[in-house]
Amino acid sequence: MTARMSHFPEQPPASEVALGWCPYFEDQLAPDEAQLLRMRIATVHRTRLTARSPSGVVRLRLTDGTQTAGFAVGDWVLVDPETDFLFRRLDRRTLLQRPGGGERVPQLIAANVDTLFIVTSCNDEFSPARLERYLALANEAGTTPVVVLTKIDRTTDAEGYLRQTQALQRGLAVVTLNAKTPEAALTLAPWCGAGRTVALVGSSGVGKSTLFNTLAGRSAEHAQATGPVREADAKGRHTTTARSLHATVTGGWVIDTPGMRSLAVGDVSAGLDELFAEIVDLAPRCRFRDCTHACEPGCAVRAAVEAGTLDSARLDRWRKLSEENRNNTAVRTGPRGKRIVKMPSQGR
Ligand SMILES: Nc1nc2c(ncn2[C@@H]2O[C@H](COP(=O)(O)OP(=O)(O)OP(=O)(O)O)[C@@H](O)[C@H]2O)c(=O)[nH]1
Ligand SMILES: [Zn+2]
Repeated sequence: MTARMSHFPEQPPASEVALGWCPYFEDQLAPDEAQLLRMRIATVHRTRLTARSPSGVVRLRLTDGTQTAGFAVGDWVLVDPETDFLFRRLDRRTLLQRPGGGERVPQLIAANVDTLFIVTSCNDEFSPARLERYLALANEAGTTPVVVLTKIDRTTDAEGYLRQTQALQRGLAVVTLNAKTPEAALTLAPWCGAGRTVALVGSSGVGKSTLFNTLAGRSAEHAQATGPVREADAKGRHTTTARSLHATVTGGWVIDTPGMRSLAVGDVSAGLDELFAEIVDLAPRCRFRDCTHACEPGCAVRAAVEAGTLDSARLDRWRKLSEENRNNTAVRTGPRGKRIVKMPSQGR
C-alpha cells in the first residue's frame, strides 16, 4: 500500500463514501430525504455545529432549542441544501462518550469511529491492566480496538510486548512501531483507508500527538496546525475553532477532540465479556451457575489456572474489573438501547 502524501494541506473528500458514508446510513433514509445533503459533524461548540461534506465545511443553521450537546464529532446529519438548516441526525454505528454522574447527561466525545488506536509504549508505561480497561471501553463503544506499541526503537524485547498484548483479547490486532518515522503511517494504513475513521487514546507521553501528526501528514514544524484554526462562520466573521475531523494521508479520517485525548480509562466498562472471552467460555463448565471463580468447588476457571492454561494475574484483573463494574453500574439506556456501565475513574 502506498501512502498518498499529497493530502497536505487538507483536501475535501472526493465523495460521501470517502467521508465514511455506508449502507448503514443509507438504509436510514426515508424516500423524501433523498434530496437532503449528507454531512458529517466536524466540530461541536456550545451554540454551534460545523459539518463537512465533499463541498466543504459549513456552519449549520439550527432550529431554536437544538441542544448541540446531543451531537458528537463524526455524526452523520441530513442538511437542507438551500438553507444549511440541520434536518436530523442519523443513528450512530459507534459512540465514544463519558458518562455523566447523577443527573448529568453523558458527554459525547466521538461518533462513528471505526477503529480506536490504543497507544502505549514499549517501556515502563506498558500495563496489561490499563490496556484491558481501554479494550473494555472500545468494545463497549462498538469500535474495533487496535493496540499500537510505540517506542519500538527503545526496546530489545518488542516480541515480548507484542506477545503479552496479543494475549489480552481474542483476535486483537497489535502493531509495533516507531511513531517518529514516516513508516508509522504505512503501518497504520490498513485502518486508515478511504472512508475509514480512527481515533487515538492512551496515557500522556506515549506518542499520540506524534502519531496524529504523522497520520494527518503534518511535519513537526507544522504540528501547531493541529491547534485552533480561524474559520469564517455563516456571517463571514472569523472565529477560532479547533478542527476535530482531519483527513489522513491515506484517505481516511482521524478524530481529535480534547475529550478524546483525556478519555479516562474506566469511564465505561461493558465489553468485559468480549475482553475476557476465555473466562466467559469456561464459566458454563463450573459446577455452580453463578460461580464467582473465587472459592467454589468444581470451578473450571480456577482449574484452568491450576493447569497453567489461564494466567492467574489475568483472572485477578478480571475479578477486579467485574467487581467495580457491579458496584458502580449506573442503570441507563445507551444510544443503541445498550446498557451503559460506569466504573470509577481509577488511576486518573
Ligand atoms: N524514540 C521514540 N520516541 C517517541 C516515539 N513516539 C513518541 N516519542 C517521543 O515521546 C514524546 C511524547 O510524544 P507525544 O506524541 O507528545 O505523546 P502524547 O501521547 O501525545 O502525549 P500527551 O500530549 O501528553 O498526551 C515526544 O518527545 C516524542 O518525540 C517513538 O516511537 N520512539
Ligand atoms: Zn468458576
